Amino acid sequence: MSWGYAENNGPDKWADNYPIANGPRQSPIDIVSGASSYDKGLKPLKLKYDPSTCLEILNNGHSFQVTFADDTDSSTLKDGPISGIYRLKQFHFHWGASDDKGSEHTVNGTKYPAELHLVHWNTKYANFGEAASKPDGLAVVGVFLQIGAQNASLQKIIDAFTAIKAKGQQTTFAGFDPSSLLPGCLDYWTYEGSLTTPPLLESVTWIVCKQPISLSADQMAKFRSLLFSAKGEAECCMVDNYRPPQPLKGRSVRASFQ
Ligand SMILES: CC[C@H](C)CCC(=O)Nc1ccc(S(N)(=O)=O)cc1
Ligand SMILES: [Zn+2]
Repeated sequence: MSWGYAENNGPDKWADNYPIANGPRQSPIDIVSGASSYDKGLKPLKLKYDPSTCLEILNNGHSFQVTFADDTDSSTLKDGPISGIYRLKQFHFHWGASDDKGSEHTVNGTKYPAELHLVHWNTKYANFGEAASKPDGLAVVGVFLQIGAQNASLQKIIDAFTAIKAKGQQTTFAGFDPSSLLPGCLDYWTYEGSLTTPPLLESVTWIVCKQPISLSADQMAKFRSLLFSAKGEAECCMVDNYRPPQPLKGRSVRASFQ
């Protein structure tokens, strides 16, 4: 049986098939703001996204993701804590069954209702798959979601949900600008970590934005209407698709702000 978020295949069971689950640089973590150290050498994030590289939206049975053409340097992440050019591959979310949980990273123990991950790979490697196996191969920008004002940009994504309700469904999704999902302030924390789902590869430079973005309670409810299950299977709502915080194991968390 493959991994998931249920009692019998969830985060507490992942180490059975993926022993790296107990590794030295696992993600997510609880970010203790008072323990993070301001690093004046950290540059501002340089995100440049081209909406024409947006290809499709799909339900992969763990989350939904929007995938991008990554054969050119049209949509990239530079500067911040990284060196070189990282290309945007996809973005996806993690969320809870209720507003009191759902994010993977937490801040001083606080859980947000959801978390956005913008996944980029280091162009010093040939492709995403190769980069994913290197300690400096990936950079993921995390953005917290909080319940508040309606989010017009997220609404475009939500409008596609009927087409990807079940696992394995996908549809064309063009012209979306991921910059519209970024908070106004790009202050961030950064640390060395991993993918937060199997294969849990320890190849991610995490860049977690301090400022959340907002969405309405109705919009958040629409996330919870997606299914983990495929068409024809017993319906299982896609909720609580988050891994809880993992041991820091001596890692330091740097802040780009004072
Ligand atoms: C080699 C292929 C690749 C590992 C498998 C497909 C993939 O992209 N996985 C992935 C991506 C991002 C995250 S997260 N949640 O942003 O840490 C978790 C898992
Ligand atoms: Zn993720």
